[in-house]
Amino acid sequence: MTRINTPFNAKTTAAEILIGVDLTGRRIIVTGGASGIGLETVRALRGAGAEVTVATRNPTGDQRALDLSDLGSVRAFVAGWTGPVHAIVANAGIMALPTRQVAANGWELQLATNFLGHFALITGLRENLRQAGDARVVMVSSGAQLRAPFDFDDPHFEHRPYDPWAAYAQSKTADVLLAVGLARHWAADGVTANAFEPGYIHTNLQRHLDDATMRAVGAMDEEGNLVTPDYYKTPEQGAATSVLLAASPLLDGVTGRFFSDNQEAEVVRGGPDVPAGVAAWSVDPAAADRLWDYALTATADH
Ligand SMILES: NC(=O)c1ccc[n+]([C@@H]2O[C@H](COP(=O)([O-])OP(=O)(O)OC[C@H]3O[C@@H](n4cnc5c(N)ncnc54)[C@H](O)[C@@H]3O)[C@@H](O)[C@H]2O)c1
Repeated sequence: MTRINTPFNAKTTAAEILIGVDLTGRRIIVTGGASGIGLETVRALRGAGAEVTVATRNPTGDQRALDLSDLGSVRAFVAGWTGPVHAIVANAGIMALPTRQVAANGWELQLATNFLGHFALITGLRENLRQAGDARVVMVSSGAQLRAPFDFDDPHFEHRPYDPWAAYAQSKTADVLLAVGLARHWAADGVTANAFEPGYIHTNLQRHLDDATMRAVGAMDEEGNLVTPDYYKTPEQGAATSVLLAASPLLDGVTGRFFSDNQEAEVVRGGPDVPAGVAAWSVDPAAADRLWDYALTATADH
């Protein structure tokens, strides 16, 4: 398979990705589109003419209600949707909750929000995606997918000690595996699916991190001041790959791939010491199929 290259780099903004691209008539859903990277994704897509639905927990104005950790809320969103969907950007997420929290149905909250809720949303809208003819799914993953494979034996931390980063990491691995699974299962519907990691961006996502962790990720100095190292991105830059995968003609027909800094990433072995790339466990077709079956059963049962 040839690696996809684009003319863009790590600091390209979402608006720059779409220069010369006309998205008039394209209906796009962005989850968690009211803040951070999602907000800039929405702005850029609307700037290019797309009809964008912002799906968020606490809607205001023309936003739509969607709590991804609540399957009832996901089903209500799906039931309220009519007509085609040209792209879903699965952007909403929570990170590194300090203690184990669970959704109303008992699911570990990061897995529920970052992965299982998105799985239910995307599979619920299958017919609407099919209607579009050339729909795209974008899974917003993270460099954290390098830190842990999906734990099929104990996805909800019921039998092992809870670890905030292991929980976040496996949910972000699951997001990549979902893109691989969609590429494998829905190609005949014309649906393509890809995943990416946005890099480091100061957003609300870091609100659960203590000072030691903020220092470890390079976001705080010894005096406790927020800092922005050169490798950090602005939210406009962080949203660039989201927009590239959701709407750029450069990605026509591309599916089942993982991107970083607006280029296709290299497949590497996973591990906490591995700085970049996509972990082999995140794009493993057998794991993708196993996760697909797991998620179908899990979301059907609740
Ligand atoms: N900021 C970074 O450095 C970084 C790095 C890697 C990956 N990411 C990923 O980027 C995505 C966007 O995060 P961000 O950095 O813009 O942070 P953010 O906190 O600004 O955005 C996350 C959004 O998700 C929404 N959300 C959370 N729980 C939800 C639920 N149950 N239902 C519906 N919406 C819910 C939040 O309300 C918020 O709007 C996340 O998936 C995150 O994991 C971010």
